[in-house]
Amino acid sequence: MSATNTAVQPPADAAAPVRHPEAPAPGEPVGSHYENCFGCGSGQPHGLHLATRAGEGVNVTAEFTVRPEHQGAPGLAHGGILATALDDALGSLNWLLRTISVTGRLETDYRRPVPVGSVLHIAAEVTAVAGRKIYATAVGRLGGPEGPVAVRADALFIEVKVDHFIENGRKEEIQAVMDDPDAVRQARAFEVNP
Ligand SMILES: CCCCCCCCCCCCCCCC(=O)SCCNC(=O)CCNC(=O)[C@H](O)C(C)(C)COP(=O)(O)OP(=O)(O)OC[C@H]1O[C@@H](n2cnc3c(N)ncnc32)[C@H](O)[C@@H]1OP(=O)(O)O
Repeated sequence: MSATNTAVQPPADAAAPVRHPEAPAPGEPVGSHYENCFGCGSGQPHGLHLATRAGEGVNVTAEFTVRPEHQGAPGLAHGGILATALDDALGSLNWLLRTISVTGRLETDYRRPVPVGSVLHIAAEVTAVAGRKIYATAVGRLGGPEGPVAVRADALFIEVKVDHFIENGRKEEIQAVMDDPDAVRQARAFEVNP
């Protein structure tokens, strides 16, 4: 990583994000990018099983139900788990931009404890784009989508190619994904972004 500008706030000359014409329609579920993802995959028994839907702009909403396996302090969600929930919702914004990007920086503010059994209502949106850098923000509320803020984050995602995963992931899991031609085709299609 070169360290020229690693801020999570966009520079003044950043562009407004554009919703991709092939993005999921508003209200449509944004499917999991990988069934073994700890954030959104169905294949992780202790995972967060985040249910994410596309918004009308370059934004998503998601719900995360905190279970006993997500505790840090007794009866409360672990802060790293809450950061994971926001990170995963932010990662879903890839489907709105139709870009593949990974988290470079995630700055999280914890405002209220989140009890086990509660539902965290997450809203995430892209705020700006500058070259490969995608600036985004997320907030998690308790009691409903308009409830009090429990946790929020600003993030900088960096656009990557599919090769980022192929070259860096453990061979077993990469091979399993590569054996599914639909998964590879879908991922490669994101590289052709008009
Ligand atoms: C067949 C298989 C299909 C699989 C299809 C799956 C697709 C589905 C993917 C969705 C996934 C989402 C899931 C949830 C979100 C995660 O959890 S993502 C996982 C956590 N994140 C990571 O692992 C990223 C690790 N970091 C890296 O790999 C590298 O540092 C990066 C981010 C790719 C950047 O490296 P690079 O491409 O060499 O870029 P580099 O030239 O160093 O930097 C470019 C610019 O970004 C800035 N920058 C770079 N890194 C950082 C940083 N960490 N902080 C701040 N600024 C940074 C640089 O300063 C530079 O700025 P300028 O000089 O242009 O001003």
